[in-house]
Amino acid sequence: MSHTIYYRARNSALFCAGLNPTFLPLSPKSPIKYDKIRTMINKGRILRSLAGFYDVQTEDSQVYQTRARGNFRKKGMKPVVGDFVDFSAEENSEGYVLDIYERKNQLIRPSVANIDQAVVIMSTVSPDFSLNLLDRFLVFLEHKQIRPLIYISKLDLVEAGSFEQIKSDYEAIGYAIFFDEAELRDELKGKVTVFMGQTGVGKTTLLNKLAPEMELATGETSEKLGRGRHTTRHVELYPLMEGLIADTPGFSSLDYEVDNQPDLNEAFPEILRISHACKFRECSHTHEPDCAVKTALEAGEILASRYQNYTQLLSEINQTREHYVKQGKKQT
Ligand SMILES: Nc1nc2c(ncn2[C@@H]2O[C@H](COP(=O)(O)OP(=O)(O)OP(=O)(O)O)[C@@H](O)[C@H]2O)c(=O)[nH]1
Ligand SMILES: [Zn+2]
Repeated sequence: MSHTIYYRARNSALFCAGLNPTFLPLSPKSPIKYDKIRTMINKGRILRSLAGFYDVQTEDSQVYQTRARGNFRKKGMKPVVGDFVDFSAEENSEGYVLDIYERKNQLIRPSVANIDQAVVIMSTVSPDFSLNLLDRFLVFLEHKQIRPLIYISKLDLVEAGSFEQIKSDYEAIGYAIFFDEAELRDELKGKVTVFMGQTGVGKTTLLNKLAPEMELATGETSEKLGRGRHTTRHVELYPLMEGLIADTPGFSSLDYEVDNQPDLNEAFPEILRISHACKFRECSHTHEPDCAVKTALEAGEILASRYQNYTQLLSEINQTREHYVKQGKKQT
């Protein structure tokens, strides 16, 4: 590790410790005594994970290559891309991740932590557009406190204007929905964004439009080249529009633990807003009397498809719960 980097690391570490680094000799004219200060603890964010190495970026944009100390594995913890970590920067050697800060949220595929927002890509056709799948993605993200941004791909394959109604319906709920990657690009500023959608919707195509320099192979090109897709098992947060985007699109399927999810109301913003007017505080909006949500549904203030998907998910959650309860009884 070069001295310049070492100095910066030290500087940043002192910032983290709440000390003013200007009080210390940092110019090359007054070198640091390495035997006295051999290891500095630094704070940064993991941008890349590859073959047991983690590239950590500090606040002053320096990138350090680190490894995780063995004790992480013993604790069943593994640093992931997006993690904020304390790490050691040592003279003439790689650093070590020492501690992982509490995660705001985490996704398994791609393995990324502390995500601000996700672009849900839905194609008009091939695969066919599905409001049910869209709502499932939205519920998944709401529960993880990740802001959803909806992007509709393959609009060139349908009649102009076919998706305007869906756009205005979802905007009325409060979701941002995009037909155009230029508009979407503006939303990436200063945020950590992941891309998700079924296989073939055009995730890679969109990523390539947003960041051509990443040169990701789309279905078409990788078939032409005769090699499998996503062969590299690495995840990287890629700087774009003063933000970071995950270069590995994910989520062909949504397998998540419904049982651990909080109230389904929370995942349907328009239902949540109205539910405060229901007679019963615990109203499920299915069979209870004086349900404000059902009244709103009848008045056309809540989309029929949204209500239908809500009740479908609710019964799936209840079935899963019953299943677990029965299993639990059998075991005891
Ligand atoms: N006509 C049209 N085709 C598109 C569009 N976007 C993507 N495609 C095509 O759809 C196919 C799948 O696109 P990809 O970008 O590989 O899709 P993906 O979501 O990354 O797919 P997976 O890697 O399987 O998850 C390719 O043949 C693309 O050329 C679009 O806006 N219009
Ligand atoms: Zn109700």
